[in-house]
Amino acid sequence: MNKEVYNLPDAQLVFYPNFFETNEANKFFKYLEKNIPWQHDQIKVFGKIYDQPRLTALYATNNKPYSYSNITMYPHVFEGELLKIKEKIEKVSQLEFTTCLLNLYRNGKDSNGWHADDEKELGKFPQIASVSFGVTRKFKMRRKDHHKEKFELNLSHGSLLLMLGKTQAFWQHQIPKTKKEINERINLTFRIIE
Ligand SMILES: O=C(O)CCC(=O)C(=O)O
Ligand SMILES: [Fe+2]
Repeated sequence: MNKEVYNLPDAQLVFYPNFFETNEANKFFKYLEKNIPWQHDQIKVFGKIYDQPRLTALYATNNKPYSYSNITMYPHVFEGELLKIKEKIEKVSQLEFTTCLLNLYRNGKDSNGWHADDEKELGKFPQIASVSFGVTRKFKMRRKDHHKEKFELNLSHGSLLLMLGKTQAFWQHQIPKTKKEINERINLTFRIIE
């Protein structure tokens, strides 16, 4: 399996571009698109209410809610194919995840703004595994204290990105909008809520 390691200043990324082979990735994409109870939340940014520019769902091994951008999400219990994906990434990452936030980007207008996954409940140095299915989207990173320091990757169908070490403490990431006419993408970010 191809493995790319990126040691950025205060961030460690490990990327497996073909973690799932194409047939398996196709099967997971179809399953998730159809079976996940996708929800469309509203977020509050500087006091104004907006539709979140993507659909989401939360799964966990416990019943601990997860809060970000003024949203509190309550988890479903891991089951079926999602549990298989979780087990496979736990084996390679040597981590045990409690929680998975799923994102469905319906087209190029859907996006995920600059943020770090650094909520208190994720601990001091959150370790995150991010699985992508569907169309390739650009994943951009920038240092929190120096926005000119940047990095980017294309997150392709069936890929796995591990964001390790101090990544969330020192860097932000985003999925920018694109003007291209593109199809759906599903992303799963596995996290550990202590
Ligand atoms: O869609 C992605 O690749 C990133 C998702 C993300 O950053 C998040 O859900 O926190
Ligand atoms: Fe994130």
